[in-house]
Amino acid sequence: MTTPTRVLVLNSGSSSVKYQLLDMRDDSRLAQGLVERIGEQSSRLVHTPLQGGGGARRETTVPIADHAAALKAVAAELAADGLGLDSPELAAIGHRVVHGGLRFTAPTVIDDEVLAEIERLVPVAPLHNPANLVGIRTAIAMRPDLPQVAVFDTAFHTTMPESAARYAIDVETADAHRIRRYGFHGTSHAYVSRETARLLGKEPEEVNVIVLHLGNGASASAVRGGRCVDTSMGLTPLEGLVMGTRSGDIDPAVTFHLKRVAGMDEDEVDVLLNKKSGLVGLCGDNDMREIRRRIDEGDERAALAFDIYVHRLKKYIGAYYAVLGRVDAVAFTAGVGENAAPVREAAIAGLEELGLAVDADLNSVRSDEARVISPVYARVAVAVVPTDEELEIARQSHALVQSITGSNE
Ligand SMILES: Nc1ncnc2c1ncn2[C@@H]1O[C@H](COP(=O)(O)OP(=O)(O)O)[C@@H](O)[C@H]1O
Ligand SMILES: CC(=O)OP(=O)(O)O
Ligand SMILES: [Mg+2]
Repeated sequence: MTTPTRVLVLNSGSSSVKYQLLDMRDDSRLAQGLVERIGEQSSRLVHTPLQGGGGARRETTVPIADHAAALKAVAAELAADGLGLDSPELAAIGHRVVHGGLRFTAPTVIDDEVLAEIERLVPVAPLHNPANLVGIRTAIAMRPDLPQVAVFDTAFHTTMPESAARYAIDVETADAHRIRRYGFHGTSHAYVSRETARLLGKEPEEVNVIVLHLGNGASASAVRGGRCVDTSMGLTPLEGLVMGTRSGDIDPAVTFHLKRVAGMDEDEVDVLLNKKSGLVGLCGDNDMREIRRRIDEGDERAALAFDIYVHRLKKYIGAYYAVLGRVDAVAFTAGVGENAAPVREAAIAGLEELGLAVDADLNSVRSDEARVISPVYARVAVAVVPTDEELEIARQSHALVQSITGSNE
């Protein structure tokens, strides 16, 4: 019997599931897709078959009630291409899990005990871990015989020194409740920092990189010689940069004020800061494309939201420059980082004294390839480096399964 070489990757977000099926012999993609707006009347499933030159992209808009239903719809799409979950060629299913706490520092084969620990961490990743768990449980029900691997967003950040990971609060209280900075998007920060080194023709150990992962959730990290030394998200994915719907950094006393003076309860404050803040709270839109369109039409609220977003980003670039001491590259990634040239331009503007600059022509190029956008004279490279969390999850899941089965293929 031939050794199975395929890995299905599931990235279950709060209201979406992204998936990819890969063949690990050459990292090629056989299919990929996305289910959006889960729980709404008009959920959308986009499925793209990619094997043998690829087929036409299929798009369906139907109500999909929850993540379990989403996964069943994904399985049906894959089966229609002869790539169903019953395939003997599947070696593993890899799952993105956002919070791994202190315990999970590496990819892990999921069993009941691992599931229980991911469940225990729900209060510190309320938007993410519940969706991850449904994805895992549904996949186990479909293929109980397959290794199901969890790849944690927090894992890459476990190298942070205590000086960066600890909050300056009472140590006993912090330790009793495991309150510390964990950081997220680690799979992306790991992948992008390595790809940035490659773009510069260097080994990861040789370079210091500031990675700016700007998606709906957004985070920055300082990576020294391939190891994370600081990152902007904390106990939960709420700290740090201004995001699509999350506030990022805020004086914690704002929460006392909201309760004592504005009369909100705990859950209302949680919803305000996680879902009604960030860009959406500032101007009503969380999509950077829409915000740019409004700015072009002279909308002042959209312009202010953009300025607040960029101001925070610039502060983190400066902070991580200081943390690293020497910086070889600043890498922009994820939906906003890869696509929004005005964000890149504004975030780097005025930092010439730090050796940072953006070339307007290079910055305006649209491409799926990693590329340098700084002028040749600049001391520090500024780059756009597309992330690929799914490929990284597939590689890590496959490597773990191989190490367990002792297979060499
Ligand atoms: N062409 C574009 N121009 C500007 N912003 C874009 C563009 N495409 C996507 N985005 C931004 O990227 C965001 C989604 O990023 P993504 O990394 O896919 O997020 P997530 O993985 O958190 O869902 C959108 O909300 C939007 O703000
Ligand atoms: C951790 C996190 O914020 O993830 P996402 O960007 O997918 O919401
Ligand atoms: Mg993302």
